[in-house]
Amino acid sequence: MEHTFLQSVTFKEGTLYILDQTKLPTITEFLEITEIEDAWDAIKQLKVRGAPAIGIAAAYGLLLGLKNAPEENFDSFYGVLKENLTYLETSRPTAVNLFWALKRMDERAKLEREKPVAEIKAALEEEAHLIRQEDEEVCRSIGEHALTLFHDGMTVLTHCNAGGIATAKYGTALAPIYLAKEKGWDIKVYADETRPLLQGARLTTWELMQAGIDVTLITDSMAAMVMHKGLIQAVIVGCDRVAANGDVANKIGTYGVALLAKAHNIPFYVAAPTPTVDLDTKTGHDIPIEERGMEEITEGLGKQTAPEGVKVFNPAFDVTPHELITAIITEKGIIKGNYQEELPKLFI
Ligand SMILES: CSC[C@H]1O[C@H](OP(=O)(O)O)[C@H](O)[C@@H]1O
Repeated sequence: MEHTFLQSVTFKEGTLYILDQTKLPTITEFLEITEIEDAWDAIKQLKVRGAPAIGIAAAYGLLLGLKNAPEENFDSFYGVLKENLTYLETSRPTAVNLFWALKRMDERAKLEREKPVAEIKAALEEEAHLIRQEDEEVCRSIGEHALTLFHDGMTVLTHCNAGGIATAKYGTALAPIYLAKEKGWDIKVYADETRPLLQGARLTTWELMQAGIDVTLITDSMAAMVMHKGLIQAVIVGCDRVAANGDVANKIGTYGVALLAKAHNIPFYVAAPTPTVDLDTKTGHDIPIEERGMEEITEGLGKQTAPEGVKVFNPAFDVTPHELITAIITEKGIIKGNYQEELPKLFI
């Protein structure tokens, strides 16, 4: 039986509803957002997070910025649209889905430019809903392809949260776990806590427990030991941007997990929706890595955990070189190496 997923981002009658992921796992609360500034803040503060969910939220957030846009002619309307696009693009720099979704909204507006502005606004709402619906289908397809690499009774390790609440539904890295349960398989999960914001401890464990899936929480520093003990048969993670050569940006700590997997001869899989593949970014060196505030590290556990004035480096992502990636699992199939040549075929 299919699990009933909580939808982290929805839009209805001019209101953007966002599951506030900063309150999980103890409080399940939805924000009712009617202003683009609040949509921007929700993305910036990771109230909505996860590359696909960020793209969906940005598309809906754009609608909020357009509700009072002038309707006399296309050019004046489009000027306001571009201002709002640029504003939303400043919320977070790494997940390419944000830019992909906003570009798609921009292109839809231009496609409809001959219509009355009121109809263009309706078309843009339709496009945002399409982005969300398509993501749901993409994630399920990623799960189906990933299942061909998994088997009943295995244990996988994941880092951060690439689950249902990071997407429209199912997740990317967690999609095969949910589909495995639908098939009656027993796949166990080890979830890295994922410091500093604890997406693994707070979100992945919460999601999987809600679905009745066997999940074990470990600290990031325990990943090596559980692999060494032979407890892990595969690693699967999500991603925020895949460069043209197959280098992958994902939550900070992913690179270390990939190195550990290599050292223990454990396959390392990246679940990647096509919109997360960015052929315009040539290698991982070209991916902008978001740096966030020091308080996420020095106060993130609810108390001061470092001396006042300590220097802090807080990159929210790192880059895993393509050489460490066993396969990139997309909704269109599984790519096992040769990424420079194979990734462009996703767009044919
Ligand atoms: C399904 S994409 C999830 C991806 O996004 C996360 O980053 P953040 O929590 O900062 O939005 C993380 O990198 C996950 O792998």
